[in-house]
Amino acid sequence: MTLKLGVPSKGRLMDKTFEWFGRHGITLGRSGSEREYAGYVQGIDNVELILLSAGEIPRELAAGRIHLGVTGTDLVRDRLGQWEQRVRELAELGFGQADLVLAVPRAWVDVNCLDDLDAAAAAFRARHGFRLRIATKYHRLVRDFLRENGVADYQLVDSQGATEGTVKFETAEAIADITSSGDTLRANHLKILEDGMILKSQATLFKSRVASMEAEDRRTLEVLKARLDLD
Ligand SMILES: Nc1ncnc2c1ncn2[C@@H]1O[C@H](COP(=O)(O)OP(=O)(O)OP(=O)(O)O)[C@@H](O)[C@H]1O
Ligand SMILES: O=P(O)(O)OC[C@H]1O[C@H](OP(=O)(O)OP(=O)(O)O)[C@H](O)[C@@H]1O
Repeated sequence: MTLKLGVPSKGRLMDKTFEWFGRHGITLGRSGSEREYAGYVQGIDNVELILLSAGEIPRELAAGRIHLGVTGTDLVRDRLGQWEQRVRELAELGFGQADLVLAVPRAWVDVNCLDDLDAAAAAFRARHGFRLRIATKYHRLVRDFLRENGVADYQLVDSQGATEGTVKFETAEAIADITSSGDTLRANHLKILEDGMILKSQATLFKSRVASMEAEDRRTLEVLKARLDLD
């Protein structure tokens, strides 16, 4: 048996994850061509690299198909109900930092906080006959956040990318998305609500609580944790 380690298959998260393991003397890499999702591990025995979409890693951990996985805390908390029962955080990796925020058009000068949004949402519904639309791919986190903050008169519309563009294209009035530099929000004439911070996220190494492990896998995990300076 091998210990299966899921890592994002492309982009900044993959590169930085490879670098992070490399700093601990463990070389991860993609084998084959640029487009082939096969990987290799050097510097430790019995660990297998599985290259996956960052968004699918939470589900694979929760299903026990991988033992370990690197992805953003935002994706784990959004994709998995009761995530703490299904995965455990082993280490925050110090990259992939981004904030999940709620933003509205800068032109809405009277809307600066959640209370303002609540009032604007009621007025919007009265005027247009349908609920104010918030575009996001983070359905669970946004719903929970708005419920906890007493905002009810809205509807979520699904947006799997280019979410900030939905306001200009008039498929939503507000958005909830990840921001890092703030450039994309600014370029799309959006502002973050003063109390609109939903979650601070970063890349994290997770362990599945449900994946089955034989004695040899447990030994491999202990070796790996020692190499990574984890307790
Ligand atoms: N601008 C950013 N800066 C830093 N981290 C970011 C940024 N945008 C997204 N992230 C983080 O990167 C991780 C992956 O996000 P992304 O949206 O690229 O994943 P994905 O949609 O699953 O990718 P894929 O296209 O492979 O399915 C998330 O945890 C997210 O918080
Ligand atoms: O605050 P910034 O530094 O501008 O970064 C924020 C942008 O980065 C991410 O998009 P990504 O590039 O992953 O593309 P996506 O829109 O397809 O998700 C995120 O969804 C924002 O759109």
